[in-house]
Amino acid sequence: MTIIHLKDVTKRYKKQVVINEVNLKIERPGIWALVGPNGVGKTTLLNCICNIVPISSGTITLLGKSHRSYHVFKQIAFLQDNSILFHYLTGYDHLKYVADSHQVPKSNMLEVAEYLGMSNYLFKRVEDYSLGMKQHLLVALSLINKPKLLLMDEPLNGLDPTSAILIRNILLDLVKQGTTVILSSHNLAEIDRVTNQIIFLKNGKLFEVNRSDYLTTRYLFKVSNAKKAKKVLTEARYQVNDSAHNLDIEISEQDLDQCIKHIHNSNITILDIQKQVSSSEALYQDYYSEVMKGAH
Ligand SMILES: Nc1ncnc2c1ncn2[C@@H]1O[C@H](COP(=O)(O)OP(=O)(O)OP(=O)(O)O)[C@@H](O)[C@H]1O
Repeated sequence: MTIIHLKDVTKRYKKQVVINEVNLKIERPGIWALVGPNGVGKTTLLNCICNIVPISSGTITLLGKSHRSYHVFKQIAFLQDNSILFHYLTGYDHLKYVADSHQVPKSNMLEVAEYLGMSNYLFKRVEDYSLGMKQHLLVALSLINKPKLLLMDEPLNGLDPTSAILIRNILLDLVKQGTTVILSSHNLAEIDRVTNQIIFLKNGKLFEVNRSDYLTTRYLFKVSNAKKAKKVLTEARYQVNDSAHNLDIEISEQDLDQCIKHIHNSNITILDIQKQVSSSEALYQDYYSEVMKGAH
């Protein structure tokens, strides 16, 4: 079953076209990162998918049904920003409300809160929460109904490194259980840790990119004699750049062992090896730099 199907979806605010006749089909569980500069329309797109704001034209199907259907509401969750929280209510009040609306037992709801480390402040009012505590509550709310499709708008906002790792592990576990996650984030390093599947939003259009198609692995070797090592490796048909004691070699992981043997056999000492993988930050620069404008 198609998990998400956007067909010719357009969203206009008065004359401003934010989403322009986009198409997207996601057919297998996984994590997709929605990426783009401030104001490009990420929140708008997520709001449209969840039918929080009406689309201007096109159709959206989630889990085989219209995104307006009640059945869909039961199977998806949307982590929005913390302005949706009620300051005068406690975390518990929020969780109970969502658990009741999904007919989820209280014990499951408390389990989620405990897993997210919320036990100490569950009964405090949200007005006394820090940014990170609010974020934990939003994550807990989005997990209560064990969604098949989870949309998250900036889930890492305000989280300390330990919490970010916790959320990362939760996301990876969810995908193993068959959930599909679409998350918007500006944290490209964190995105690289959870997925290779990126959707860039630019000028109202979506560009799906699988980072693995662009992965180049390079190894930076520090050696006792870079000139000699370069000669040996070039003769063995490796692509090598050298500078002082360093060699910059573009090779796959499988070739690494062979490459090291070549260097050793020439009586050259390897002092250090660093792996460098191309990041989504590099792809981001390609998509949004003025130089590349119109190239995609
Ligand atoms: N309710 C609204 N009415 C009119 N214009 C809006 C409304 N909501 C968003 N916009 C406009 O739509 C555009 C996209 O905004 P949106 O919040 O979706 O961007 P974003 O990519 O999520 O940005 P950010 O990364 O800063 O959160 C902006 O130009 C914004 O001003």
